[in-house]
Amino acid sequence: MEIISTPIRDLVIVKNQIFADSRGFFLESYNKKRLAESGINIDFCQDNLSKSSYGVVRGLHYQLNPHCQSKLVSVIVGKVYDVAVDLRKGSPTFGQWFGVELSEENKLQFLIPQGFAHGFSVLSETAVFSYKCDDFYDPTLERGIIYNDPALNIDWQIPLQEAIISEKDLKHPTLEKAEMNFVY
Ligand SMILES: Cc1cn([C@H]2C[C@H](O)[C@@H](COP(=O)(O)OP(=O)(O)O[C@H]3O[C@H](C)C(=O)[C@H](O)[C@H]3O)O2)c(=O)[nH]c1=O
Repeated sequence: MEIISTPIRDLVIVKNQIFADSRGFFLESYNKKRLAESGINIDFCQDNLSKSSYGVVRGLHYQLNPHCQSKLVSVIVGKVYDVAVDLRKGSPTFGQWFGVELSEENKLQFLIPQGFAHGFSVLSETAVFSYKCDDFYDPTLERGIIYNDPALNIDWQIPLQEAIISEKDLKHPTLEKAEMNFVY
């Protein structure tokens, strides 16, 4: 397993060892010990799975403390552009975002620490998205930032006029107005 750093501290890409043979492939999609050997100690407690069509944008979402979530995200089918935004007060990269293409082909994973907003756009006909969280869903603490916040200027890699977005996601505030309680 290789941990690939990004321009945002603690936000990393995980490249797992792939065992390919005439049957297909095998990889360990999560290994607590291997992550710990790279200094990543996270106790995941909930797995989520979602399927989306081309042009869907889900996000930008996060949960407030005391139940904020780290996420280890993977794409099982298709291709997405996955984005994380640093919301940690005092972070030198506060308000900065980083995106990475995750796909069935590249089998990369994205490890998003607590204190980040998360979202993705679907680049393939459909995408099956699977991710681990280190705290349980708490709708009372769920918050969001509008996907097209001009202050973030995220390039979702799709024509936004065709984006498919939930009514809930269309109502999120901008970063400037969002409620957050994360400290770097
Ligand atoms: C997240 C979640 C949702 N739900 C229920 C609540 C709704 O009735 C339904 C759909 O939820 P939502 O529209 O928030 O699903 P997504 O838009 O995929 O939200 C997720 O997408 C972005 C990319 C994330 O990073 C978050 O983990 C998560 O917010 O599932 C649950 O029962 N448990 C859960 O953990």
